[in-house]
Amino acid sequence: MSSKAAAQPPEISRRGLMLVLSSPSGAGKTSISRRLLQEDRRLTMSVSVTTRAPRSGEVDGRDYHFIDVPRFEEMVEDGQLLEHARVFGNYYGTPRGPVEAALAAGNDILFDVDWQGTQQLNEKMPDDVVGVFILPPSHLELERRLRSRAQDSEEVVIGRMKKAADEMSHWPEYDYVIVNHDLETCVSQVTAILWAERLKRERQVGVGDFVRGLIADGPA
Ligand SMILES: Nc1ncnc2c1ncn2[C@@H]1O[C@H](COP(=O)(O)OP(=O)(O)OP(=O)(O)O)[C@@H](O)[C@H]1O
Ligand SMILES: Nc1nc2c(ncn2[C@@H]2O[C@H](COP(=O)(O)O)[C@@H](O)[C@H]2O)c(=O)[nH]1
Repeated sequence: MSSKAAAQPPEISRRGLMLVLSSPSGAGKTSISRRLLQEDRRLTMSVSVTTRAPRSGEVDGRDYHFIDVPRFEEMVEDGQLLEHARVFGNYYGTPRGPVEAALAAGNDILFDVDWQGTQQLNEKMPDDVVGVFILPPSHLELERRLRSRAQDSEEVVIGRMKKAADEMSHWPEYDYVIVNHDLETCVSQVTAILWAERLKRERQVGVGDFVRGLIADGPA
């Protein structure tokens, strides 16, 4: 065997996980998600449907599937959404098909959903969900970030700030809590969580076979 082949890590089959990020609006979920997706090829984003209008620069199918209310209601009726909620006056939901396909393929999926969505995902797939709650460093900084994004009207920013306390009151429902003070640090911390959760014994469904092989290969 060449030394290159010997250096390959063993493939141990694994069940995918659902990494769920929630926070008050503007604390940094989208920024963190983009970085995680750039750095980790086994992570895919769950692209939600929403009835909200696209922000400038948002791309249909990448950031969201932008749909109208009748289509949203049809998807709910048909059971096409794994979870759904009304947030800031608009409807949002997670399409079921891509999530089930990714999990079956042993891939991990990243979700940017509010506390209502997290509760529903936890009820349906409690063993697969890893919940991470992102807090802003301060109320003032949250407001500064919402404004500096410069993509929402003053009315929308005020509405989102009013709901921040309500969203933050759900932090005890999550497995991990991180303060997004510095984006780099925060991305490293979420990455550490992702790896620790991937390596959990119960998710490494192929580890039994791997160990049996190791034992069989050893001296009698
Ligand atoms: N650690 C950070 N330091 C400074 N600015 C940050 C940090 N993290 C994110 N931001 C900025 O804050 C703004 C809001 O971030 P982002 O859009 O990622 O928040 P969000 O939680 O996804 O919001 P929403 O729930 O409304 O979608 C953006 O302009 C982003 O660049
Ligand atoms: N329950 C769900 N919440 C979702 C989903 N997609 C996004 N969201 C949450 O909505 C707010 C606002 O998002 P924005 O893009 O309009 O700023 C934010 O808290 C998201 O986490 C979803 O599919 N289900």
